[in-house]
Amino acid sequence: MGSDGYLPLFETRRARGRVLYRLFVVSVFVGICLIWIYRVSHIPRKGKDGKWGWIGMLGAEFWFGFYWVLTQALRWNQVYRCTFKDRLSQRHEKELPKVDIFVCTADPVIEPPVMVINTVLSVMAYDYPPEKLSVYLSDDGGSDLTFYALLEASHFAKHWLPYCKKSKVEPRSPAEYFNLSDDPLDANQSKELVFIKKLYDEMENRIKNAAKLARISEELRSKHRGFSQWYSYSSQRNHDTILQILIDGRDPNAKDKDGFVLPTLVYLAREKRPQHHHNFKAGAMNALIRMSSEISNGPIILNVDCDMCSNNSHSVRDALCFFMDEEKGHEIAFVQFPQNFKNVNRNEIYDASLRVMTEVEFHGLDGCGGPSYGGTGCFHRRDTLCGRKFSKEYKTDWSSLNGIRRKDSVHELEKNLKGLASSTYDKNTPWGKEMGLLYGCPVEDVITGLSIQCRGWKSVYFNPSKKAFLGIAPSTLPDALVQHKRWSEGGLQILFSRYSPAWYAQGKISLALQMGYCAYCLWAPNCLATLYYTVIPSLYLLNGISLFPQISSPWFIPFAYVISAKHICGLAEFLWCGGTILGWWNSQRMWLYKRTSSYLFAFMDTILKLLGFAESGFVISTKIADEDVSQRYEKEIMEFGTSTPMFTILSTLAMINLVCFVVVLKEALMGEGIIRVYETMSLQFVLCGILVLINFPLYQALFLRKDKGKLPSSLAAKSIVLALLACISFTLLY
Ligand SMILES: O=c1ccn([C@@H]2O[C@H](COP(=O)(O)OP(=O)(O)O[C@H]3O[C@H](CO)[C@@H](O)[C@H](O)[C@H]3O)[C@@H](O)[C@H]2O)c(=O)[nH]1
Ligand SMILES: [Mn+2]
Repeated sequence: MGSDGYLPLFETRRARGRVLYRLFVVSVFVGICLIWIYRVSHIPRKGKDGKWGWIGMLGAEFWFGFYWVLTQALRWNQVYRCTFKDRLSQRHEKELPKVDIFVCTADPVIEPPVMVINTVLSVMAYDYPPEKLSVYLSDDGGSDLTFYALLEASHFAKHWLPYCKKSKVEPRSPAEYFNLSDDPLDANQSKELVFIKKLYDEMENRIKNAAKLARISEELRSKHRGFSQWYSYSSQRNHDTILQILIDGRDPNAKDKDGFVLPTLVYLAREKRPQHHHNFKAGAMNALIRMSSEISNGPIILNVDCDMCSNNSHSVRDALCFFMDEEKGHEIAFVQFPQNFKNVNRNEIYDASLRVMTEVEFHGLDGCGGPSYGGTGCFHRRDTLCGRKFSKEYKTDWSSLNGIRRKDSVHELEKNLKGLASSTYDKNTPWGKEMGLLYGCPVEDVITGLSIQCRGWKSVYFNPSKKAFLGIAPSTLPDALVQHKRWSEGGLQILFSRYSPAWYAQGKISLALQMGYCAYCLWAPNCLATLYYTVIPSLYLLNGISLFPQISSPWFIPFAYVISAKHICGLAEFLWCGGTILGWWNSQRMWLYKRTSSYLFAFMDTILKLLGFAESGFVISTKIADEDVSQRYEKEIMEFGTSTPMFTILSTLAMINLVCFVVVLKEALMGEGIIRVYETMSLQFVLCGILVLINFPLYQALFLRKDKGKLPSSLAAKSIVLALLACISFTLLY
């Protein structure tokens, strides 16, 4: 209970077992220090004995230790939140604020319109007064197909929303619901279900047919004035602003089939011109912020990606429990829900569920000031998103915030507001610098959240057991690696940006939160130490030079302890988050692949950018897959498919380790070698062996598989040549 017998709208609990965990952390840290001491005090004198290799190991282990310390900030003080929605309705039902929901889409091919409108429908159907909800779809693809789908959705909503209300439907994305619904129903209910499902299927067919034709027929065009706006359209990168208010909340005729009000629904494709930078999702969001401020001006903004449909119709109320709490609500700038996915399979070959991040690390961030903004599933205050600084005096009077009511007709409104989404609007304005989402960073979300926290605000991480949002995770290896390249590149750019968590945030956010952000921003540089550790010890092994203490030496103990403690703890954490043992093993492989490819390219690109040689891009993640690709995904077979520079690196690394392992194993089995290997180089041998083991799917893709997802044989040849070159030249050098 809060002070004065006041019942808070939310509660915060600390995780249990913290003391034990902290003791464990201290013991590992002691082990790490011993490793460092060993390295420094045992540097070989001569180059022939592996002096330079040794110094490199010192560097890599120093980095790993330092990075591990940073990641402890994400675990040191985890907190959990719970909300009291009944208290919210009792006290505030009448003064619930308007909520504006932004959905972003950018490409009708890799983000199919049917998926997009399912997301839109799921958020339109929130359990919330519809006159206070407005849904905005930003279409950076400027696609009349997406517009057509949204138009269909606006009709379907008239049936879907009352049906959701009456039958207490969950989840409220129609596709998901029909997928899951096999509950027995009474005759009346099932009749309604059959009817609504038929409506949905017909709509889906019409949209899919239009997509197949890749154009909207004249007949459809003539049915809505909105299509006329495409006459000036020349390409995705070159068109006027297209703004359509499909459902106008002010219109007394905008009712569903049971006569209830519908939420406002708006389509926006901001103006694009080839000569102006459009700043990707950040630009789209800022156009939406401006546009919505003139249409509904809700004080709370929810942002979701087009694949992230709502899975829980009460999430808006959950979020409001934080903002409207009389005691602590005024400090909170945004409430972030976790990113969960509907398509991850049991053992997650691409580690795409972000399990440890959502179940552990974000709770840790929440314990030291609040999570970062994750780009989707996040509720913001409009004010803070627009740059407001925190002050103790700032209290929101919710009852006065009913938003605006304009008098213009829909036509006038559409015409008058277009300028707000023009391609030059934010030139020489604070937009993208101090206002709205920040520009120039591939992870606009993280840097924007950080800048808000640096202005004195807190944020909240809310991870209810019933998932609030479900999206689509990458389902091929190239997709997963490219996504991680964008993320790690963005992170590193933040480190060097104006808002660097290492410098700028000093004194503005807690030290632990600074460390937490740094752990994320330093994803990319991990590539260096990891590359070193996966290549050099194996090459030295091949040459019979030991880089680790002998098994009989007392210095062996800290190595054995740190390595096993770290991995056992990691495995326990993974299982505790609901993963499987095989899933953990797969996540270790992905850890290796991300670090040696995505992070490496991100690292190089960031350096090039700092030197002014390259520009930021945004590769949109694919949200669909071919039939045979999905089949392999279901069977948990890794999908490679093409030969990219990333795969050249991965294959070469795998081949180097295979060569070293096989040669050493052969030597060991043939002569007395086995004792030598066991005594002096067991750790090195184990390391090389594990690398071979973990690369098993890659060898399969190179040599054994026949399907389309395998690696091309040219790559097999190339990687063998490169690996042999590396091994031979290293041996000759010694
Ligand atoms: O020019 C663009 C590019 C992308 N998007 C949208 O941005 C969202 C995220 O793109 P996606 O390709 O799905 O990237 P993810 O890596 O899955 O997204 C995560 O990471 C991004 C930052 O890298 C954040 O913007 C996202 O919110 C976050 O979910 C999608 O809805 C896109 O339609 C745009 O609106 N305009
Ligand atoms: Mn996505």
